[in-house]
Amino acid sequence: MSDGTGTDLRDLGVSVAGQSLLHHVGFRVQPGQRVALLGASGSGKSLTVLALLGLLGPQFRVQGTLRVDGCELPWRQAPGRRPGMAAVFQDSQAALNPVVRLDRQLLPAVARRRRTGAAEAGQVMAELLREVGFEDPERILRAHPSQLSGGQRQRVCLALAMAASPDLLVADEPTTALDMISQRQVVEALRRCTGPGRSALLFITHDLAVAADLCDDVVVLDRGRVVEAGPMQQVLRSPRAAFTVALVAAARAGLRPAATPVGPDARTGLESVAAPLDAAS
Ligand SMILES: Nc1ncnc2c1ncn2[C@@H]1O[C@H](COP(=O)(O)OP(=O)(O)OP(=O)(O)O)[C@@H](O)[C@H]1O
Repeated sequence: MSDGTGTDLRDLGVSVAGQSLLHHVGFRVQPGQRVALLGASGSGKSLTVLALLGLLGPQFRVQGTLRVDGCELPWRQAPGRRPGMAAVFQDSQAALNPVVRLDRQLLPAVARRRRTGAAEAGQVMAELLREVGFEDPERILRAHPSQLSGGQRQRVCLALAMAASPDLLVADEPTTALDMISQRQVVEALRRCTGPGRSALLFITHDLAVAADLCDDVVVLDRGRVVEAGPMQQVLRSPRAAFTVALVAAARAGLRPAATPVGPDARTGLESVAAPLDAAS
């Protein structure tokens, strides 16, 4: 599809103090598409995300263009002001005030985003919390963030991000700090909140197995450059760049032994995470 809709990043170059960190990075996220941005530590994932969200500091020199639905956006914008974009980050602890009840910190934000009164904001948030997998949203809303697990906090952050009804959800390593079961729940929540007819997803990770489980397309970064991009199954089946070849081999090697049953929950998670890699064999 080339109708100009969605998020279109072209030729992104980022440098600081004369040192080039990103080189001609470009990709497109269509409405409702789930795209993984994959790369090792230091490959440039965070800089790319900050540029997309308009949050790079003034010390960075930025080149290239970013268009959303055909409209060019500036490289810097106040936090949370990117039209049509919302984000969740790895550190859900930092995103929430640990000592303030969730209803007291979330509902005013939801009321602002949805331009509604308090009662309606409560209903909207309860519905969103159900969508990200909480069966008892009222109890969650009465809790303090410090009473929740990291995975639960991450799903609360996701529900809050979805309150903005974003066209594009940017999820920056949201599962990295989580155990396997919590990771699985966050991935399922992301799957429910995004996809055709819903928000598009840019899922940033260094974990190919998780990316393969969730995303239809992948963009691989290595040392500040896009080294591979395309449909996930095609890239898994026949990776071209040396870096991607190594990544696919490592993911397969890492997952097969771990898929040995060690308990009902762990087995379920591992099998389904391994499945997209196996399917592409
Ligand atoms: N403020 C800065 N000054 C100088 N170099 C920087 C700065 N911020 C990032 N870099 C460099 O840019 C490169 C890309 O960093 P970036 O944080 O985007 O990587 P990443 O892929 O997100 O890594 P990780 O997975 O570890 O978060 C790295 O080599 C990093 O050292």
